[in-house]
Amino acid sequence: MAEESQETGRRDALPSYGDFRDGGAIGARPEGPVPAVRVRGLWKQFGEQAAVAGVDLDLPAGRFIGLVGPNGAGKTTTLSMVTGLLRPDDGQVQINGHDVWADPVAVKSRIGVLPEGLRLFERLSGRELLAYTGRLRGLPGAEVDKRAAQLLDVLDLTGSQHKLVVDYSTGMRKKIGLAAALLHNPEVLFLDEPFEGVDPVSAQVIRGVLERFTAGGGTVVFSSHVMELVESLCDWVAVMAAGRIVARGPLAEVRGDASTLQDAFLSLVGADRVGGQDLDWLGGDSR
Ligand SMILES: Nc1ncnc2c1ncn2[C@@H]1O[C@H](COP(=O)(O)OP(=O)(O)OP(=O)(O)O)[C@@H](O)[C@H]1O
Repeated sequence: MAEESQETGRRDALPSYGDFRDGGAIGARPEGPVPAVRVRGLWKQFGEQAAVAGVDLDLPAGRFIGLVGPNGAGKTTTLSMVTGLLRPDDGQVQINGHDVWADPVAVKSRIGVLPEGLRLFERLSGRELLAYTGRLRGLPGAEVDKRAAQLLDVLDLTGSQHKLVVDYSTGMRKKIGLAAALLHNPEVLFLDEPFEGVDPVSAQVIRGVLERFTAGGGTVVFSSHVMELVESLCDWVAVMAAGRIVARGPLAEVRGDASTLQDAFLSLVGADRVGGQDLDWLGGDSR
């Protein structure tokens, strides 16, 4: 994917991966451009289990970033803490230089979030939900109307805009959730499994909207299990396993010599063995 500097708008102007490499305490004077997301020592314990076990991560601005990992790796817990929805046991997070916990208003005005298990105001229509979200964000009514109409149109929801959200399908819920997350034109958009339950046509529509967003200098951070999708959409990836980041960087760098991101991923998370050896009773003559 082409690289474009947020500041200059010039393609090719982004610094290389080396300039973003993690390092230094969060309060240390940053070298080079401020990352869109800077995470240091992030930790979350549930009982005996460390769901997130000391994550350090810098996510470069203006990129389409995939956060991937097997089930239970800690992706949702990490995204919840990064977006201020879950308080970490330890560690710090900054969004474009603003501390998520010390400066929540500055952070929340700069981010859009489509969380897992999206909870929406079910008894509002899609249109009302956007109007409400826009006013909560402090946007003028006329601007909310304009943006809502455009988003509903692009996301193919105009015909369903007066339907109650409770009657929306899974894919329609994702799309109205995305519209609500985009309405205030955030700098960084966090999406937890945005394509889950979304048909190929709607997925293509969502994809177009996200590409438009990054082309305008926005940063997208999304989690997914679908490697083909991550490979085709993202130019930067972070791989999580057992609460830790096991690889990060531009897609080609993380893929390395593997032929696909899927192969690289399986090898990175130690899942490249053929499973099922112990299920010799399954199928065959043992019925
Ligand atoms: N509220 C909670 N209470 C107890 N354990 C939790 C809680 N939330 C998450 N966990 C545990 O933390 C670990 C990480 O969960 P998380 O949902 O962050 O993983 P994930 O990478 O998003 O997984 P998936 O891909 O399956 O959605 C899991 O073992 C999960 O059981």
